[in-house]
Amino acid sequence: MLNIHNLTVASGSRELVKGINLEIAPGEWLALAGESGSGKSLTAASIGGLLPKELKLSGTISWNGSTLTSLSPSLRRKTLGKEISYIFQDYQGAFTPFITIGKQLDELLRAHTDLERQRRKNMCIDALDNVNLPGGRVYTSYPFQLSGGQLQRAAIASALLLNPGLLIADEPTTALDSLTAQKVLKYIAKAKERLNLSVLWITHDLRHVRKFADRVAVMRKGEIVEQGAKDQVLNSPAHAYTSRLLAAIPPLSPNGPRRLGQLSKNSLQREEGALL
Ligand SMILES: Nc1ncnc2c1ncn2[C@@H]1O[C@H](COP(=O)(O)OP(=O)(O)OP(=O)(O)O)[C@@H](O)[C@H]1O
Repeated sequence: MLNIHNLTVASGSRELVKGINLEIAPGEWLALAGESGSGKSLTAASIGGLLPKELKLSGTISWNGSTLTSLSPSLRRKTLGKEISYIFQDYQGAFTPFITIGKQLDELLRAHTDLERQRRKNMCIDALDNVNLPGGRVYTSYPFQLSGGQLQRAAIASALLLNPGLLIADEPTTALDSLTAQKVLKYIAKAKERLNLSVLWITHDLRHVRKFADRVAVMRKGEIVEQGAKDQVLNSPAHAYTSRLLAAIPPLSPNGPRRLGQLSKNSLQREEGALL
């Protein structure tokens, strides 16, 4: 269970994130939406202690009862590596260019487990297979030999290798085409079911939220203006800003602008289905 209580992130006297509260239950997928600059990435970075040094954090963040914000840097790294993992929009940056994917995944297992070599190799190949990559071949491939979508899937395999409890996905599909983006989200959804994973999904694109998220929180200018079950937020937004965000969604079909809140679930599924 992730608990964020009264989180504030400040640059000098300027508050960039303003006393927000969020919870994510085991097996729950929370979409954190909002326009560019609203504070989503700083919130995500705060959880893992990844904020730039010049920014000051206050409030508490706890994971399964242990307060991350009061852990020593070494304990926090240990918790992070095993229990909380990240994937980012910049999947190219997830891997070092001239080291094989297999070696890079293996290094993670070597750092965090005592498993012997062959067992580690089998686990890496299984993890790649689980995101529908040809595990044996990708294990020996260099990052530059994979397409963008394949690399992002390999990044998901890497993020899930140690069976984390929380996956923080910071705009993981922004750099991908719509079809590949859907596939990547489907692999995260599959992992969520398999591992009872909590997912924090940072997105400024509400198009796929109905299909994948359980709950939605909407951020604006450092504050959470609305949060709730996805149907409630998408169908009956309580805040004018959420309505504006929904109205700005680009259409999934070529029939002109549509409001997600006005679409029936079936018609939305038909439109999404056309993309699969
Ligand atoms: N190191 C920093 N120093 C000062 N201000 C910063 C720093 N990092 C981010 N900010 C500011 O904090 C605000 C929130 O940034 P953040 O990256 O969290 O937004 P976001 O909602 O994730 O946006 P995007 O969708 O574009 O990634 C922005 O106004 C940004 O310019």
